[in-house]
Amino acid sequence: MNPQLECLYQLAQKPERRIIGLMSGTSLDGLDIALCRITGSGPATTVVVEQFTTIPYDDTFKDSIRAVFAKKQVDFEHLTLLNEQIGRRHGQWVADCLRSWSVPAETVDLVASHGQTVYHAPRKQHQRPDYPNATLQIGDGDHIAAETGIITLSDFRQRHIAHGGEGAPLAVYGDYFVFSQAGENRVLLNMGGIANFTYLPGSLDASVVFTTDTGPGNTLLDAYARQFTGKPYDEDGQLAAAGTISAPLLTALLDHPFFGQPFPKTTGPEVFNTGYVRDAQQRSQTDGLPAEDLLATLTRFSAESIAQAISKALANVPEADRHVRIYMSGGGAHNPVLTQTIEALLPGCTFAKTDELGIAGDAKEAVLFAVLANEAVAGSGTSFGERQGVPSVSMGKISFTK
Ligand SMILES: Nc1ncnc2c1ncn2[C@@H]1O[C@H](COP(=O)(O)OP(=O)(O)OP(=O)(O)O)[C@@H](O)[C@H]1O
Ligand SMILES: CC(=O)N[C@H]1[C@@H]2OC[C@@H](O2)[C@@H](O)[C@@H]1O[C@H](C)C(=O)O
Repeated sequence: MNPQLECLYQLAQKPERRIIGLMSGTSLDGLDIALCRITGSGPATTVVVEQFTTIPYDDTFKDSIRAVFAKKQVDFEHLTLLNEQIGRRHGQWVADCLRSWSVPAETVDLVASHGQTVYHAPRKQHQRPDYPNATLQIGDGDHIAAETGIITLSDFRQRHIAHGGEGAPLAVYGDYFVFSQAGENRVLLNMGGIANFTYLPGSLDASVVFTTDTGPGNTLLDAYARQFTGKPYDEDGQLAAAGTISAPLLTALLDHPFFGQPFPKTTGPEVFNTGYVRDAQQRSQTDGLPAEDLLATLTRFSAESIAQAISKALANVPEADRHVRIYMSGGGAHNPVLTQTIEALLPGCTFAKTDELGIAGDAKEAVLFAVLANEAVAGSGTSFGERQGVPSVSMGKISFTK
């Protein structure tokens, strides 16, 4: 038998595993690395984050990814090279981190790598009847396993699609296993480049658990902050706070079929990008708004689409379960203009950050991929019923170290 199969068999039976989760999201800000100690599996999963860091991407690397990111036409050679380069760099950064944390690679059971999404195309978006839902993440896991000497799971989204999902959001699985709490209805709201949420009933009934993307989180804010100030984002929402919301532009921005589609649904910067904003400006005759007003309007757009999606989703759950506490995470949770607007738009809900639940909001997605890998090797298959968007499958492909 391949000794690495034996190794997987052994680690699947351990009461506790040490797993590194890696996340590089749609914001292209860097690689999140979370070293986790995970006990149990399924609803009995507990996680302790031993170390967390973000390795920022330098401008050259960002531009190199942007050349293929969410673009219909790309240089295919560049895409092919990037698949290997991202895998290798991510692997090297993990190895560097382990050295700086004085954690020997042999003490880590698995790496769980999300990779870099370069294109996301659910059927509702591409509208080509002969093609299924589709998504593409690059940064091959074989390089990570080779660079780190640790068995690596990667490419998590394809099995979700193969079983009828759109390949996202995947956070729902880990959210349910790690953050469910009997007696408290919870919404776990993550605001990265794109925003999404998970509804967790206080009844703990897995067949009621629900997830969807809501639309843009920070992606448009970042694009215009970069254009106007040269900085990567609108720090603490300062530009937005100084501006006035343009009502006609806001109406035009909210006028997209995505917002009327039934749940669950997913999207990405393929739809919500600067071209989308320019088009909305033309339709609403609001070209040439000052930077502050544009940022104020775009921040309100993100907040309003998030709040509307949560309200609509809650309208579908039994009345007794509609009172929720919303736990915010992702970079958008650091933007007070965004968070305060969402709070004002959802007066029936209470609010907190996931940090209150023991996992820092910036680390959450990386941690949740570690939980998915834990489930793939040690889970016994929790059933989420027939609920759309949450197929009852394990996820992740295995890369051996040699
Ligand atoms: N102090 C801050 N003020 C305003 N925005 C901030 C602040 N800190 C972080 N952000 C925002 O958070 C973003 C990074 O968020 P995050 O790392 O959660 O995104 P991501 O994981 O790439 O996205 P996704 O979840 O869509 O894949 C930054 O690009 C920025 O927009
Ligand atoms: C295809 C893809 O990479 N989607 C991301 C993106 O970023 C946020 C949102 O859109 C979410 O659906 C997903 O990531 C998180 C980690 C998820 O799958 O839960």
